[in-house]
Amino acid sequence: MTSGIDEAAAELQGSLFGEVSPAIDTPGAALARSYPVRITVVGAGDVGVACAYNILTRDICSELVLVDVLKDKLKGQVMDLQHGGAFYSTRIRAAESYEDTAHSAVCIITAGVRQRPGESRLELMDRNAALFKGIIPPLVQYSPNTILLVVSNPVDLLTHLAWQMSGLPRERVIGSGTYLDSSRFRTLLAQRLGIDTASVQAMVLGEHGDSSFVYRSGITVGGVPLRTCFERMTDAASASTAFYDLVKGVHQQVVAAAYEVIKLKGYTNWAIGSAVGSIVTTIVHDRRKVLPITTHAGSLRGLESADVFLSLPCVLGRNGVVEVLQILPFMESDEKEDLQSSIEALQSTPKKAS
Ligand SMILES: NC(=O)C1=CN([C@@H]2O[C@H](COP(=O)(O)OP(=O)(O)OC[C@H]3O[C@@H](n4cnc5c(N)ncnc54)[C@H](O)[C@@H]3O)[C@@H](O)[C@H]2O)C=CC1
Ligand SMILES: CC(=O)C(=O)O
Repeated sequence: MTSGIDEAAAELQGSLFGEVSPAIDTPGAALARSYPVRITVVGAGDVGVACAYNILTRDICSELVLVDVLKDKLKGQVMDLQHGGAFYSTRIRAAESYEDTAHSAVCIITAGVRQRPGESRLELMDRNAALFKGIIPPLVQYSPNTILLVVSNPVDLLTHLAWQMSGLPRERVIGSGTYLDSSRFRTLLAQRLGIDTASVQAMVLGEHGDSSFVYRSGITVGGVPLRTCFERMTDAASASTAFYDLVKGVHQQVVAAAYEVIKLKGYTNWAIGSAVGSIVTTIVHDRRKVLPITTHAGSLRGLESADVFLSLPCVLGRNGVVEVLQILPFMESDEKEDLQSSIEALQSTPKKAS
């Protein structure tokens, strides 16, 4: 009886995640774990401090190091965070040089320019790619076993660039990707249904940007597939239209969300800070949660030759991306077309640092 269950679980694991490889662990990664957990945030602007603050409140590391080229601003941000020392146990430091970031378990990159009202994320590429040349090599020099978590925009293209510059294995270079968009989608749908966001499961995938798309087949409300729900309510043709209209309408709000907030307050920071806190906790605690984050598309069976980074459902743990959920066989043909459009949007933007 038990072996039947074991066999079924093993078969399912193989089907969902491909050939299950043992967790990749190098002697260097094991050594890094013998140090107290240090996390580095590069860029102490609005996004950097929102990430730092969220991490502090989670009590997941012994030391948080902030890096910025503007020394007075860095000092001010660090002092302000330190003054809350009675309320968290993490030591907070301003780095004087990259040497101070050595042996970081995770390095989060939030440095760079942000969108002006109406500007797209992809338009930031040249300016932020140039900055990465001075950030990625020294970070990896002092933390050769780190996980690089890119947040600066355009996050998918910059994650690709960070991977190329770092020389790290691809499972150790990730981006926050559409984890934020997925939270926005779940929140907006839950609001419409008058229920708690935790009861809505859904993933936005692809580019963190205008070509993102919803994995429609995977939306569930309280465990009930949303599409099936519509099918039970009415005839097949009306159900399909109503389902698409609802998902499309909410997704349009998601795509517009950052533009709207930037128009209102100049930047977005609190929601991405929460997403980054959740990603870092998943890594540090080796939680192996399935999260929609930026990874190399080549990990997906059927997309092996696609040299592009974009958001896919990843199993995330202490060594980075442990597996990618093999989602293609579960996608409808229009969802596969959406994925292809997102790949093309990213591939048509030059990604080399100037
Ligand atoms: N992936 C996502 O979901 C999101 C990404 N972002 C992106 O995050 C980035 C940062 O946004 P904000 O914090 O609002 O901007 P900000 O202007 O408040 O902060 C950027 C910081 O980076 C610093 N910096 C610039 N060059 C640096 C270098 N070479 N080394 C170290 N620090 C450096 C600046 O001095 C500044 O303090 C932008 O690219 C923005 O588009 C913002 C929100 C969400
Ligand atoms: C700015 C940005 O990427 C966001 O808030 O989604």
